[in-house]
Amino acid sequence: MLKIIRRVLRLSGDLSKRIWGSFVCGFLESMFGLLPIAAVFIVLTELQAGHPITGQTWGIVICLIAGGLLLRILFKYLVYRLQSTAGFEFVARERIALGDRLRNVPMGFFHDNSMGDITATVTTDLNFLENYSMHILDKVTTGVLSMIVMAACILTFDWRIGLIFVAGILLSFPIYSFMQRKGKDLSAKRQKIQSEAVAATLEYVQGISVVKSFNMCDKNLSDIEDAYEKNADAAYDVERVFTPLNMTYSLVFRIAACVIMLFAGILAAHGDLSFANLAVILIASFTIFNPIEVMGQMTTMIRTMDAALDRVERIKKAKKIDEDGKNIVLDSFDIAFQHVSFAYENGNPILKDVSFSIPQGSMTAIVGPSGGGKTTITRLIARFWDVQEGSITVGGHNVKEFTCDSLLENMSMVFQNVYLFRDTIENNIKFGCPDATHEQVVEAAKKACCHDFISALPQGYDTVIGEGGSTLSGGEKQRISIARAMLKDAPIILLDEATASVDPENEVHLQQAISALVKNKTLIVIAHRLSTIRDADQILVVDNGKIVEKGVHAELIQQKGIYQNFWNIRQRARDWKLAK
Ligand SMILES: Nc1ncnc2c1ncn2[C@@H]1O[C@H](COP(=O)(O)OP(=O)(O)OP(=O)(O)O)[C@@H](O)[C@H]1O
Repeated sequence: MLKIIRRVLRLSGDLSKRIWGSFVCGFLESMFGLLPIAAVFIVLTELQAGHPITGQTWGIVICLIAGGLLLRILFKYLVYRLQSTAGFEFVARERIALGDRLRNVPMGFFHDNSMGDITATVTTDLNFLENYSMHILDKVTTGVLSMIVMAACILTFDWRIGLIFVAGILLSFPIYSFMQRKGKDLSAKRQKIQSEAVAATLEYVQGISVVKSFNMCDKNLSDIEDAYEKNADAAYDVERVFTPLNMTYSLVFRIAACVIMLFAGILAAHGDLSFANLAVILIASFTIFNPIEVMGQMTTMIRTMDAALDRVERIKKAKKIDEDGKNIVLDSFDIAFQHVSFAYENGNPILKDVSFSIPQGSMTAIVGPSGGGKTTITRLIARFWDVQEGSITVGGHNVKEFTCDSLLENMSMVFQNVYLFRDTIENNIKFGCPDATHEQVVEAAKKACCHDFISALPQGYDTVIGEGGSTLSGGEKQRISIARAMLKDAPIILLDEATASVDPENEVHLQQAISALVKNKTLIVIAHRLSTIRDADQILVVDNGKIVEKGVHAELIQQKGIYQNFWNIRQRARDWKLAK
């Protein structure tokens, strides 16, 4: 428990002062709650001594009661203020740190960790920490401090009553530690099930069009219902286990309070305890265990918080791909693969001892059968993954020497799966180049053959497109992503099936635009279109993770290999006509 407090204080850095402040205020607030009891004690002591209650005594009593109330309100306010500002800022920082880390982890991280886990961490876990972490810590620290201070006070006030108080607390310890252990297991289990429910929801929403097209709504709905039912069962399990435990924990204090009252009564009956002391003990016995009791009720929340912090830290500790990277400014833009071998998963090599070089300002086409490794080559140039063997250099520097930002600054990419953000078309085009003017955006859109369809939209460039570009056609998305690449105007361009979703009429324009875009650039293009391949300075034929043919079109067409075959098939396909 104290470990968790230390952990939050460590993670919160300079905010820890505010958190400490909230602990102190929380403790004082609970202590000021005892001032009315002191007021009662003073009155009773005076009465017992046969003194009249003077105006001065009333003054003290009123000051204690009213002052206690005001101080409680003031310190409660300070607790809320310090807690909420520290809590919100702490979680805001954690969110930024997670975002930053996720941006720079190797793409394999998303393969090894489920999207449900990652999403649940940045949503459910961080929301939990935002809303409850400071409140939980406050209750725990107040509980611990009250326990110590109360024990000292009561022992000083009357050591016999103090011993019963301490005995009550000692008896509660085994139950508390059992609750902690149970809470640890159940919270971890519950969070795992919550992640699965988030993953099921994500999958359902993302795959909704496939689900509908195969008329599998009922089946998929039942999957998601199962996930939610499991989630509800896990929540119920926590309640089922904790309700009796919490009741037993509270019962110990109720019994201890009764023993205190009984014992105080016996002492008073034997004349060993004054009437004033008896009255104070009777009143106090109702409240002295409260902070410790509340601390116990926080057990599941403490454990949930601990598990949430575990998951946040796991992402934060994920190794950045460019941990040792430097900001390198390139003055040449040639690319070379030297004996590169790569596997997404151990034991399943995708590229095997691949070597080639791409001179600056040249065009290289990569062709080959599906699944051969073409896209993988472009991903490795952009260092989305690191190679296991060999090296890839850009401008003479190993890609592992760069920070991701400084490497990617030199590249524009248009991939098969275009992702557009839920934002205006203008901002999507400006994505890689936020300082571009509207005129520059329009110019890039014109070159990428998307100006006409954008202008035809009622909101034009200010049209907000759906998440992932869902409100646009495949071809429109592709053209916007080409406009994005054009605006960035980077010296290295990676095109993967860039014209795949464009109709033949637009393809001609787009090819012209791409020719303008790639002028004097180092271009790597994965294309199935003959026109693109034919003019390439170099064609690499990739099959089963190896470069099996290499050369210009005229050379490769002479060889009786994959390329010639590929060319012949494409030529025949080009000549196909619809039968009348
Ligand atoms: N993220 C990934 N994790 C694991 N395996 C992957 C991943 N991405 C691709 N692969 C596998 O790597 C192999 C090569 O894929 P790649 O996309 O590079 O082929 P490609 O030649 O571009 O294919 P296509 O022409 O069909 O796009 C395939 O067997 C594919 O299943």
